[in-house]
Amino acid sequence: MEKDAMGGHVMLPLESLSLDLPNGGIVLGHDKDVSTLQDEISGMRSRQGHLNRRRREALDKLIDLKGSIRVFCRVRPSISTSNLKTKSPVTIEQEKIAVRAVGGKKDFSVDRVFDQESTQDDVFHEVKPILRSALDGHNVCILAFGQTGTGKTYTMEGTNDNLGVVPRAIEELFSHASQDSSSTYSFSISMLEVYMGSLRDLLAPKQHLSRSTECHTMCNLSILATKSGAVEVEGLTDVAMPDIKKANQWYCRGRRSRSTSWTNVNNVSSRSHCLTRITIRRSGGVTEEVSKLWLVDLGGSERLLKTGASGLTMDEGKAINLSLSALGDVIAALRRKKSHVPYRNSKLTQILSDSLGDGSKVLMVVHISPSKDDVGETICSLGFAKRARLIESCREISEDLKMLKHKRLLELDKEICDAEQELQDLNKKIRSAEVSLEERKKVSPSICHALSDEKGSPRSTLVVGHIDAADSPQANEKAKSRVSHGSVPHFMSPTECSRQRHGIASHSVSRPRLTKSVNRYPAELSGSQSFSHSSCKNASKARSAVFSSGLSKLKYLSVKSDQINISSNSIDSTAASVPRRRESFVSRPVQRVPLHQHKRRMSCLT
Ligand SMILES: Nc1ncnc2c1ncn2[C@@H]1O[C@H](COP(=O)(O)OP(=O)(O)OP(=O)(O)O)[C@@H](O)[C@H]1O
Repeated sequence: MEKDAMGGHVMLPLESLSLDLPNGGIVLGHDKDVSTLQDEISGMRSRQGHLNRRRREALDKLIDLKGSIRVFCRVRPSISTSNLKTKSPVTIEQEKIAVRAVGGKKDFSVDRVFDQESTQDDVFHEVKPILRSALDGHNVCILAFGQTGTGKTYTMEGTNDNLGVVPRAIEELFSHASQDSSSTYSFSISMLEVYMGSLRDLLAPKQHLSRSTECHTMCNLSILATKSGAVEVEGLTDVAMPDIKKANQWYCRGRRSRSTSWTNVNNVSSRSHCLTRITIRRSGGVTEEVSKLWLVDLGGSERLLKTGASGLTMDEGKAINLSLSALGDVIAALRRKKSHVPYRNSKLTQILSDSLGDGSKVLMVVHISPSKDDVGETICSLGFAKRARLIESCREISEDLKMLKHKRLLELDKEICDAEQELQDLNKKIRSAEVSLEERKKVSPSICHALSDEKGSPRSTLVVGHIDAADSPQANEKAKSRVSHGSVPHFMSPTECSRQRHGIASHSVSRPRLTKSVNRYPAELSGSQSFSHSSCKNASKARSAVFSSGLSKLKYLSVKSDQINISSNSIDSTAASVPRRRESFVSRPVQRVPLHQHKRRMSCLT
């Protein structure tokens, strides 16, 4: 290697030029000129598209074969020390759960059982494939269902040491987006609470929550549906998640807003359903797909006779049970492929209606307690699960068919793994080739020309400005841009664990959850409104497109400065000009409660 007088350029004999790129893959050889590299990249891109299609088709088949509505059951570990001595009435065999009760043993089947020793990792491992479906453009709904205190919030939110499904899902989305060089993804988040039939925006800017008239509005958001079936909650805050850090900040903020409410209402349980919606926008070339990932922590409730609930507590219990019952009806109708699905019977099912039906993937995790004292509620919860998978459990398939199905599932699984492995390798090669190409383009054409004997003849020397591929601004830019973007139904009652918590809570002077809520809007969480609409190109994406246009009405916040700034000025005019045909659901909420009243009543209880 020698230095010449040409602006400090490094002269390299081309034969010896071989870059050991950190990503492996393409080696910059003397025979690879710009056009060769471009051809190679375009060849690899078309192979990438082919593999992506193959992987998506295999995943769709796999999920269809497993069932687009899947029901898992998770058994919470025994918490009470006295219970450790008594034998649990719940026994588990593979996909079956047996519960010993007074009337005899009852058996239930689910798609997968997580026993008391199961970890958050085990649960997330089973959730992962369905997230891939969301990234592929399907609407996905993951629901945590069960009796109060059985671990719904633990599964969905988790703890700092044991993250739950939602934070892991966020991480997975970003991780996938950074690896997939064939598409560009952008994510946004909304969080809302369904309380007594009213909707509450958990990410609404602070100033909105402090004024009673605004509060009233934020608690009575309307649900809009288009003729094509897309559903939107009008006025619901939708915040851009530019990176994983901001995503987690917004998610934590939503959680804190929720905790405050339900902690004030009741120290023991969440008295509402908490819905987190992640909107995924995926663009590859000229098309854009929009899909929704709903992560729902359903409310648990008490049984009146067991808890002596009255007044507001009883109303809340009724509201939760009624909406859970409506959800059960919807899932059962979908399982039976009925022509009429009763979405309109509750706000919860209205909101989720475009993510529970055709083309969507649903995963319900039913939570149960291992305690003997909760056996009645355990049977109720498993009865709900059974109803959800009614068709499957009624139609027992033969052993031969089971084996065939298992074999096919393994084949599809392998097909997906192979395609993913090849895609990963290909992504690395494409990145390396792109870096090489940029390096080539930087080389001054005149010097190159001077070094060439004549056009087309092999060159013996190449002038390279710098050869550190990892430092290439283009490479960095590319890497950055990849992630740019009557009576209470005896449904459930508190578990022994929650009753213990109640005992502790009622004797406790301090209220840690309430304290947590003070200053719950950190200054760095802020944004200005922005939204751009890209029309979808074909009929199969029409639903996504309508949903996308519906979003233009939303307060779509992006995190940019230290101020939350909402204005309607930046709403894309293209989106505004898209004709929107909407119809409002006419079903009545179980009971409408203005937020100011809701809050006052909550504070009365403190
Ligand atoms: N699998 C588990 N492993 C360890 N601890 C768990 C598990 N499941 C639940 N717990 C613990 O049990 C307690 C109750 O769980 P959690 O609050 O998640 O119940 P829940 O069903 O969400 O209740 P609610 O309906 O009142 O919201 C918590 O202290 C939680 O940490």
